[in-house]
Amino acid sequence: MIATRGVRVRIPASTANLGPGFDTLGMALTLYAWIEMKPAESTVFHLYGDNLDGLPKDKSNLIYKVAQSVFKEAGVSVPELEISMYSDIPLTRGLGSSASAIVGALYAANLLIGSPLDEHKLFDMATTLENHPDNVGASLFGGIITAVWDGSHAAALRIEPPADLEVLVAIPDFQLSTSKAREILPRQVELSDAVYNVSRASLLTAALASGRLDLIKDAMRDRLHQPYRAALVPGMARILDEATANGALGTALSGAGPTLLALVDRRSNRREELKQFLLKTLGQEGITAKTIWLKPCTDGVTELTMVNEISLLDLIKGEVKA
Ligand SMILES: Nc1ncnc2c1ncn2[C@@H]1O[C@H](COP(=O)(O)OP(=O)(O)OP(=O)(O)O)[C@@H](O)[C@H]1O
Ligand SMILES: N[C@@H](CCO)C(=O)O
Repeated sequence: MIATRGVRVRIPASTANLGPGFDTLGMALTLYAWIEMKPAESTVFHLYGDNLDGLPKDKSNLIYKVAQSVFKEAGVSVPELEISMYSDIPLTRGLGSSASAIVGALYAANLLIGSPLDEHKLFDMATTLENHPDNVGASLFGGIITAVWDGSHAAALRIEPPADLEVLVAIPDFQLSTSKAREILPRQVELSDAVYNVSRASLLTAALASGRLDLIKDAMRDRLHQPYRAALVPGMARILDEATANGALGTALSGAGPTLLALVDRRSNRREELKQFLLKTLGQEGITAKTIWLKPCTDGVTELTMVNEISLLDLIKGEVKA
């Protein structure tokens, strides 16, 4: 049955490629986007906030297209939609904006028609659209995700994030699309580099699963993508080398960049020092950046109650975002 009053969902941002986990390890973050979807007489979009500037407001929008793929899969027709969205997730910065849009659209569209598709189907559809399972897995299931993808089927295990883990992101003031950051990668890698990453990805996964924050420093290194992408983010190489000496448990390029992410022990008294180190190092390369303290988000995409006639915009204006 179609929910004529519409549905509203909240989707967490995500970091992909956590450390050595290129295309496989992801983590949901406490930074969100909200999508509301209703059947309508003709399709209309309300995109709120600076982070959605420039996105199409017609049927070419990703959210609309993804919703239609759900209806097609379920054999239901809902051709016209009223879609509202607000997002705190910056576009094209490595914090999973496209994955959050895809997961939010899949989840909302499925709810709208009574949830005929299960979460495994939604995960496969999301990964087909995004091409890698780590961002979408994190936004769908929350927590830390270790995921694999064979081209048609995705499988994932969710790990509960360690309670003392905090995340500092430094978001440079320029965009870097995943496609551009992927073009720069080699088609083949040395066996020694593959071993370097497999061993560290295994150690990082086990360390996170058992709360061993002390092992993150050795585990959180990569030779599959970061060395090649360093040229696209000036200051990144130094941050990856020196952040642990400045208060981080480990650092990585978040997703395809340009955001840099540091894992931090929330009990650390060096948090301000680390933040200043990131800003100063990027600043020395002429890059302005914004830092945000985040936590791993334990919830994946979540349905929110539609409160009477309170619109998404009313919620945002009232800063009642949960
Ligand atoms: N709400 C949205 N509506 C429509 N399109 C969107 C939306 N959010 C993201 N996109 C599309 O996704 C693109 C960004 O995807 P891209 O993979 O390059 O970066 P990202 O997802 O922010 O970062 P990463 O994948 O590295 O974590 C945008 O340029 C836009 O085309
Ligand atoms: N695993 C992807 C993340 C961005 O979606 C990449 O690094 O290209």
